[in-house]
Amino acid sequence: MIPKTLPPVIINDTTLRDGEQAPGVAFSIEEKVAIARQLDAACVDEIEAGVPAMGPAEIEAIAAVGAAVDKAAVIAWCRMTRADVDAAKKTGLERINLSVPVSDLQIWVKFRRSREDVIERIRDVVGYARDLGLAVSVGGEDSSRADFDFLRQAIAAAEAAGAHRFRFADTLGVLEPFRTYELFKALRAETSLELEFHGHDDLGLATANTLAAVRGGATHASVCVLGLGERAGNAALEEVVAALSQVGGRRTGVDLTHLTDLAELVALMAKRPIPAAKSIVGSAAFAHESGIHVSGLLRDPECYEALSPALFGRERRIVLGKHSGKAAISNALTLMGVAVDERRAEKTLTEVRLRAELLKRAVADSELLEFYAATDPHRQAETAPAGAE
Ligand SMILES: CC(=O)SCCNC(=O)CCNC(=O)[C@H](O)C(C)(C)COP(=O)(O)OP(=O)(O)OC[C@H]1O[C@@H](n2cnc3c(N)ncnc32)[C@H](O)[C@@H]1OP(=O)(O)O
Ligand SMILES: O=C(O)CCC(=O)C(=O)O
Repeated sequence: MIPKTLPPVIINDTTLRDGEQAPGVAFSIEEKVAIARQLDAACVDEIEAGVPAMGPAEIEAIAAVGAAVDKAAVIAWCRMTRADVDAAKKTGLERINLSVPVSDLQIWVKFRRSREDVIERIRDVVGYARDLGLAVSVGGEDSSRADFDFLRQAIAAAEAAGAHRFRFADTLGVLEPFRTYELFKALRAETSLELEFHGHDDLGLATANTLAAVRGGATHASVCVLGLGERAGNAALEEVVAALSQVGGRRTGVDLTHLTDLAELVALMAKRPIPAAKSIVGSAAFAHESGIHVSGLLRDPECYEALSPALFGRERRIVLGKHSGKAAISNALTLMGVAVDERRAEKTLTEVRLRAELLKRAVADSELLEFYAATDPHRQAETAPAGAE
């Protein structure tokens, strides 16, 4: 049971910004709008739609996203510069994320400046955007490699300048969940700002880190459909919202039954096919082949199914292959209206296994029927060569 006292975690989807930064991925305006509409239909709370500083075409696309969605808040991503704020203003949106590096390494490499300069930029640019009537979240790029005391100062400066949120970015995916939890516990004690976690998946820990950040006090989670994004990508929307509600003890507003359609749309438009085993949305995520599993499942689905496919608008599939057992064969035949003879089913199983191994794929129902028919003693007698017993 999820405690009613805890507020839902707000989901900020950045498929259209960080997701599109994935190498080789580029969405047209129409594609951005189509993805945004599906995110909105899935009740995702916030959509980070793009980077206005990229120029007029991107500004037009962000504005089109803003006009296309009904419920979600649409946000433009900016660097911490007045010029980027001016570009964002042209989108007509009312909300922006102003990003600034906060690790010493990035501050020096990108700006050749000091920490004081970053604080001054935050004061100046956040103040400028607020004066233009924009709601501002401040993104701390490379927060996970920043000096913690400086991070606190940057957050305090953001709050003082009128920001409503600080986004902690694990830009290079170097955190692990225990450290993430500790960091967010400490930050939560420091500030009353909304706290968002943006995690990259370089070590495959982005979803785990997002759950840990929420446990530590993050109010917002930044995610991308299918974990699309720079390099190894970001925390995946479908994983984060499913894990929060199923094992993280927290609600989100996202409708889980929309996740698979959403993933299929983004996969198509990003030209990034969904791996079969991708959690929640992959074609194999609710498919079972092994005989021991299928035999248990057929007695009680809970035996081998902790997540009901129905939660996600999906259906369980039982697949016939090299690891099938008799129960799976009998079940498939029975479902096709065949009165199953046990000895014939056993012979059929041998053929199913051979076919799966030979062709390295699942065996179709039509093939199963053929194999079973071939074990019919009457048919065998008819087809036996003359003189055979
Ligand atoms: C970790 C992240 O995901 S950050 C977001 C990354 N997203 C993108 O880069 C979006 C796509 N980017 C672009 O289209 C281009 O890089 C633009 C339009 C933003 C800028 O293009 P250009 O003017 O040609 O600059 P270029 O890309 O070569 O370099 C980036 C500039 O931004 C500066 N910069 C980088 N981060 C920030 C920041 N947070 N705040 C202010 N300035 C920044 C760099 O120092 C560099 O400035 P310089 O040209 O004065 O040295
Ligand atoms: O500062 C931000 O808004 C986050 C930028 C980003 O995508 C990252 O740091 O990985």
